[in-house]
Amino acid sequence: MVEINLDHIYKQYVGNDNYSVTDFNLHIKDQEFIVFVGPSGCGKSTTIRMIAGLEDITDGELKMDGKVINDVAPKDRDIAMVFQNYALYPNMTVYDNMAFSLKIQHINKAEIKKRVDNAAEILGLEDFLTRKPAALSGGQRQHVALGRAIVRKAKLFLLDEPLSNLDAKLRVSMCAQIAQLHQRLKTNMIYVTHDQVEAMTMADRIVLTKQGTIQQVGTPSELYNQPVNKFVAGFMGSPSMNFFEVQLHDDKVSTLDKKLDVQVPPDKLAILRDKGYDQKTITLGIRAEDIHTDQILLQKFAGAQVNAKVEVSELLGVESMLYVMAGPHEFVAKVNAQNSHRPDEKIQLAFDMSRAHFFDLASQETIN
Ligand SMILES: Nc1ncnc2c1ncn2[C@@H]1O[C@H](COP(=O)(O)OP(=O)(O)OP(=O)(O)O)[C@@H](O)[C@H]1O
Repeated sequence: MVEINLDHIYKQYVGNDNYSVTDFNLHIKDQEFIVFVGPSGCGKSTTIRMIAGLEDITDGELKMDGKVINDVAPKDRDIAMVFQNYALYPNMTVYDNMAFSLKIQHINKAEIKKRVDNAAEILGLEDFLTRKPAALSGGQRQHVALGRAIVRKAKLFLLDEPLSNLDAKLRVSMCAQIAQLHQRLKTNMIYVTHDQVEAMTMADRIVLTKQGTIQQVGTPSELYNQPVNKFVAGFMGSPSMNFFEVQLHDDKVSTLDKKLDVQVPPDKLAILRDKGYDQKTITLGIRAEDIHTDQILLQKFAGAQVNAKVEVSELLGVESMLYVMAGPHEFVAKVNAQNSHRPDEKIQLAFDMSRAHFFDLASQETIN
């Protein structure tokens, strides 16, 4: 059983006026697959490197099973790390790359062989054990890097953007393999990525960070469906959520030019009024998949219809991505590909306002 606690962790690099990580609090439960995600420079690598012991912690406590490990040397932390650039030893065979850390620990040869063979079997590397890294594909090299972590039987795996050197197709299959590996090994894993799709598909819980500060911690569905603020709403999901500055009046929200003038369902209206937003300007957020062009749905959501002009239509397969303009307001709808539309065509769309999100204009926090 392994539990990891990050309590009020701060990081300030020498010579850097700003904190790279600010008041980072997280309790990682046994066997959890945690994904750190966020834009470049938000402090993901810094945090994972502090957990590995490769960076000092400026303030706060890092605990493993209740014991503070801030000053424990990296080699004594029972943590295995897999890097983006694989960091394999080029002159060693695959077998020796995987065996290296065990040899240093003076583990006996028979045990080393057992562990390396086991890792090779898990990762499908049995036929490559005598090769050097240069004679492997990118995916195979990443498997060796994972194998080195597996043989150590570490309590915690840290994976820092391990797939970013691989092509898109290989990334998808490696994602699935890493998720399976997690099931099989039953260890804690922390996985760093800037790709929200990877985060959504792999994580038990996602930690979304912006400029060194956690924005939200939760399951993929929580971050997608109940974002705490506009940043989380916009970061999770592809394409990004559509946002409009609107005013609340009567039972509607409208843009100033009334190009968008849609009814708000009673439950959401009650919350907005209760919180004092009547006649105030707020941000409306709606995802592309909650905007429709089907006749039946246009009727169903008759109070939330919008007239727009098609700019671009992208066929994705069963769905199309429609980039449209309602006056000066640009937004995107993901619609059934059978409803084909051409550029410059004038169309009607309907917002499913039961799926709409509202954000305070100043704080950008979700109104709920
Ligand atoms: N050695 C360093 N000295 C000073 N500042 C640093 C150092 N390493 C990182 N930083 C700063 O700390 C902040 C967080 O960097 P970090 O590499 O942790 O971000 P990241 O989220 O992992 O980014 P990326 O996705 O681009 O790898 C950045 O502003 C970066 O410039």
